[in-house]
Amino acid sequence: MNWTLRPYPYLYECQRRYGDAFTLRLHALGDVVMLADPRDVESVFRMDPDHGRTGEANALMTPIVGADSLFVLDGEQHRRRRAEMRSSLTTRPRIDPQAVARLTREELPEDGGVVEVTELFRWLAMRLIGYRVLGTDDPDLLRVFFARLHGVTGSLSSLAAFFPVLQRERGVASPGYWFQRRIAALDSVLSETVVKAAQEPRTSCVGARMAAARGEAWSDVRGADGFRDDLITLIAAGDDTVASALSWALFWVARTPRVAERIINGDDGVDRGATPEHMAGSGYLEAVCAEALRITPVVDIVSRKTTVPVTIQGFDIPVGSLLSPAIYLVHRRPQVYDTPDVFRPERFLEGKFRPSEYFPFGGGSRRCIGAALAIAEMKTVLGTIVGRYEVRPASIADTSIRYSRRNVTVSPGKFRVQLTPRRP
Ligand code: HEM
Repeated sequence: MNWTLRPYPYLYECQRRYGDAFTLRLHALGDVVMLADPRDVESVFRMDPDHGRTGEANALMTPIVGADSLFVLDGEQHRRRRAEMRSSLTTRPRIDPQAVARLTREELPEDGGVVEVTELFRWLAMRLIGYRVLGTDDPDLLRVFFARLHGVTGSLSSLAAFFPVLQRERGVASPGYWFQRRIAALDSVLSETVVKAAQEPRTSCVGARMAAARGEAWSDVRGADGFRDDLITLIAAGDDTVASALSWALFWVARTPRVAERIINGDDGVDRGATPEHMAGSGYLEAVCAEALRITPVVDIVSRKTTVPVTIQGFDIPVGSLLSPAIYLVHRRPQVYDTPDVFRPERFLEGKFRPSEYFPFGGGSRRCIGAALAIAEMKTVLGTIVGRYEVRPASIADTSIRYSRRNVTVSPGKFRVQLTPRRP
């Protein structure tokens, strides 16, 4: 319960009490061995993927993302599917900076004002991933689609996701019956959305690229058949993660005027006149995003399920355990980061960190395939906002750090900023 309600403070308390490797017994997941020492993290990321299986560790997601989802595959099937999806995501143009900047501007009040940030980014992230993966920016279409998606990933259903017995269908009165109905409703709206979106194909659309790779034209696609698990996987992977990451980034920028000042007036500053392409290429904005993902990573752990006995820090870890590099604990390690609790993007300009010291996107053969896309989008969104407005916390209460778990991500609790338009 603590891990769900107070994710980061709780992990930190456990580390102080038990050291850099400790086991949490979580009802739905079993024994989870949390690892906070980069040397152990490195050994997990270097493990033979068949000895530390990620697909099996993610098995709870199967009813939502489907049995063919990259998240739940292992072995050869995973390697093949990953290569296919990766090339659809990374082919250039990776993002369409003009479209990202336009969608961002559309969500902002022209004359400024007080804005609640987590809701703002929740919706913007849906529009961004809908545009990128399905190729549509029709808000009505996306509202219906995401209402259904969040119907299965959201509060009641995530209970079902965590307690597989609740997913089983046992007559109309059972939670499983309603869970399966929601999945069917999601699939049908996905098909409708694909058909409508395909009427106006866009070159940066990942769905269209996946269809082309299989020799099909997106405009001829008559639904989500054959693409269902891939599309749901990409959308689910890039929705809450990007929303939470943007929320944290703006939280830190609003609290740290010096950083906003450098975003605008630094060497590669992004004032009102900067183009979205310039923002997507800015080195300082990149450091700002990296630092936000360091100090408040949006995913707290990644997991590998052991199929062979392993020894970590002298402890024998039995087969079937989850080995979980704890991103937050490593990112706040004073042995790696000086003043780890201070938001200081410059640390990413001054030096490099090893993949076992900095891994907001996980690592090894399962590292996030949307990382470059996510960072490019974050830079363009932040640059568009900070270039147009001075951003300050709306009140003292909006400066305090509160964590809120949203499905698999950790987001800030609701907070507001005051946006004051910059003079042209
Ligand atoms: C700031 C935003 C994001 C963060 C922090 C993030 C983080 C992560 C993490 C921690 C993992 C697990 C890696 C591991 O097990 O080692 C992951 C996997 C994945 N992510 Fe992301 N992600 C983000 C955005 C995206 C986006 C935008 C997409 C695609 C559109 C995406 C697609 C995926 C996929 C498909 C996987 C599974 C990879 C595999 O199992 O081989 N992510 N992500």
